[in-house]
Amino acid sequence: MRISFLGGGRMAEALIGGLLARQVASARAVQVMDPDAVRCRALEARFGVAAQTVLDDAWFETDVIVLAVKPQHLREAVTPLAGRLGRILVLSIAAGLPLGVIGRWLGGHRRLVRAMPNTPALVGAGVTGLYADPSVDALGREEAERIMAAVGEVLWVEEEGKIDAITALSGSGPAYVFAFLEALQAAGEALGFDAATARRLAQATAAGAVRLAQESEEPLSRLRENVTSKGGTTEAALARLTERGFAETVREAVFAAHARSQELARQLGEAP
Ligand SMILES: NC(=O)C1=CN([C@@H]2O[C@H](COP(=O)(O)OP(=O)(O)OC[C@H]3O[C@@H](n4cnc5c(N)ncnc54)[C@H](OP(=O)(O)O)[C@@H]3O)[C@@H](O)[C@H]2O)C=CC1
Ligand SMILES: O=C(O)[C@@H]1CCC=N1
Repeated sequence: MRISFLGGGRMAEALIGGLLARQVASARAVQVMDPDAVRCRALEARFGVAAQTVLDDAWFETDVIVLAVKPQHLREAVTPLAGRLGRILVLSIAAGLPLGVIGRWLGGHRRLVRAMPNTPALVGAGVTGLYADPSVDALGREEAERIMAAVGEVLWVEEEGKIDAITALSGSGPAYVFAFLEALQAAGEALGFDAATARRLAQATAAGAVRLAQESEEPLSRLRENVTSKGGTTEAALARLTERGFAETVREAVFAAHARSQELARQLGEAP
């Protein structure tokens, strides 16, 4: 599969790394366009792919174009693509931008898939939600899935609005987990550990708890109860979290991300 990336930032780098490691594409079959020449040289040196600061005809000799620029830059970035796409599959990872809007910017192109990955893709442990325009055929869906599966799990949804929900849950989700880990580390430091030890304890705890949850068929509530001895330490901690509205705060945070994803296109002056 030949794959061209529009934008060579963090997510493009994660995807290229996964595609090459899993041999979904060879370095010769991957091209990047990014206006930053330093970035281009860095991608060439790291992966052996071709990276350039301009769009030339060779860049369009591809099966898939991945849109990997910030939503705020996407319109300007994709306008030069309009009318040059033919049967190319366009895979957008931009947050909050519906396919209807991107298709309009691309001059009515319909061979479009929207994906929402997350940064654990950098270590091959991402999870990506995918939605295809109904006109995309099985081959197009398979190409999109092979690209995203190179950096982790994939989940198809049949309703585009669900991509905003995935953005709020797993797209932004790593930041919630890091915020929790930061807080746990800070608490560890307040209890007298140095930063490195507190971080190590916090991370090992999170990694172990997630692995236990993945390998268990018990509901999460049961796993929590298994830690919580009656009259013990965990009960004291959880009582404080409940008193401070932990679950409600997480829910409100996820809903705020969801609302933001839904309003991004409107803010750019685009109705879905
Ligand atoms: N970060 C995350 O956790 C996630 C991000 N996403 C989505 O992925 C997309 C990329 O995000 P991320 O990789 O984090 O962003 P980055 O800013 O790291 O990468 C975007 C790259 O695109 C370049 N760029 C800007 N304008 C153009 C243009 N006209 N043509 C080509 N390239 C251009 C930027 O250059 P310069 O820096 O010089 O502007 C930059 O190198 C976003 O749409 C985001 O919503 C999706 C899921 C998770
Ligand atoms: O914060 C953002 O808008 C992007 C999308 C999901 C994660 N980062």
